[in-house]
Amino acid sequence: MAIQRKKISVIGSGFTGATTAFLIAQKELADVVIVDIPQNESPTKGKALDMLEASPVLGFDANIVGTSNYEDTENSDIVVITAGMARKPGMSRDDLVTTNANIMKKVTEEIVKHSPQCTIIVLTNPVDAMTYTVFKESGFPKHRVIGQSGVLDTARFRTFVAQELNLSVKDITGFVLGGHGDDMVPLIRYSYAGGIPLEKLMAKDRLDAIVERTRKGGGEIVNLLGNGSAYYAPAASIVEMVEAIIKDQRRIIPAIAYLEGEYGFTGIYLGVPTVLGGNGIEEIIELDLTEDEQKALQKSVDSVKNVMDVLS
Ligand SMILES: NC(=O)C1=CN([C@@H]2O[C@H](COP(=O)(O)OP(=O)(O)OC[C@H]3O[C@@H](n4cnc5c(N)ncnc54)[C@H](O)[C@@H]3O)[C@@H](O)[C@H]2O)C=CC1
Ligand SMILES: O=C([O-])CC(=O)C(=O)O
Repeated sequence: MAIQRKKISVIGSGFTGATTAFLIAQKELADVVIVDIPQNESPTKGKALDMLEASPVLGFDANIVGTSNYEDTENSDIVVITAGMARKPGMSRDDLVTTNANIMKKVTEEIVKHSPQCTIIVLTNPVDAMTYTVFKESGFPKHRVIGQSGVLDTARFRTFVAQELNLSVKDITGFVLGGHGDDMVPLIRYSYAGGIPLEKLMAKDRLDAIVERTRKGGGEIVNLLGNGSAYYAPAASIVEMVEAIIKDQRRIIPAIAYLEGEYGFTGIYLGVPTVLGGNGIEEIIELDLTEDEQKALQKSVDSVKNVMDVLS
């Protein structure tokens, strides 16, 4: 009899999709099905087989298949959506909205048909609006449609702080609220090194510079790569969310969640602190914000709404 493991499908076998699939398998979180369009089926199968052939060397047990047939995704526990266009230098994430919204509609229809009980995690940009699109198309309850931005944005912030203070990244915690764009709101007041508020360890101008670099972190990589966007840190970020759900960890993780009054906003998907567990988003944690923080969040919400307006 075949071994019964959890099943995770990753839609899109490009840079982020392939890296995510490999990390999920390496961590033995589940068997993985990677799906791309029929024109890309052969390279998708090739990537999956190549990953599988790494399993004896790295010592992981997980099956990995590549396909363009959604029947292979039947009854997935989690489906990660990475399908769609990535930006190139000179583009903003929002320039991808129309193309990627159409792709979201197509893939969501297939996901719902084949895995009606799954939890969906969206990576595709502009991710706040794409998560909303998937939510609407799927008809799933809000706790089972989640977007990824906060783990990545926080990871960038933590990396830059650790470099600046010459400390381990493990001891740095950060906190980013809002949309995944240049108006995101890194919350210094809730950021620490080994439990010590960062404001006690760093000059304000250095912290401000790190906040600015974090906001533009995606663009920094886009400009360096020249022909696509980040994928190692984005994939690692998705996998942290996947792990929290598949292992029912109830971790506090920043994620893009559907708001119904939290932080004063309704009917919008936005990055907020959440509790991620077996049921997907189990709670949204609301924090008191200062007037300046609330203003910055409002600006970020306005940017997300502008993108959503293109779709309505
Ligand atoms: N939310 C976030 O933090 C991040 C979001 N992203 C976004 O993730 C998306 C993917 O990025 P990459 O993997 O680097 O792009 P990529 O171009 O390497 O891969 C995208 C893949 O999607 C496939 N695809 C297109 N239409 C499809 C469909 N209908 N069904 C299945 N597959 C389809 C393409 O054939 C391609 O293989 C982009 O929109 C990018 O902006 C990337 C990094 C971070
Ligand atoms: O910048 C991009 O286009 C990809 C992305 O969202 C990121 O790396 O934060």
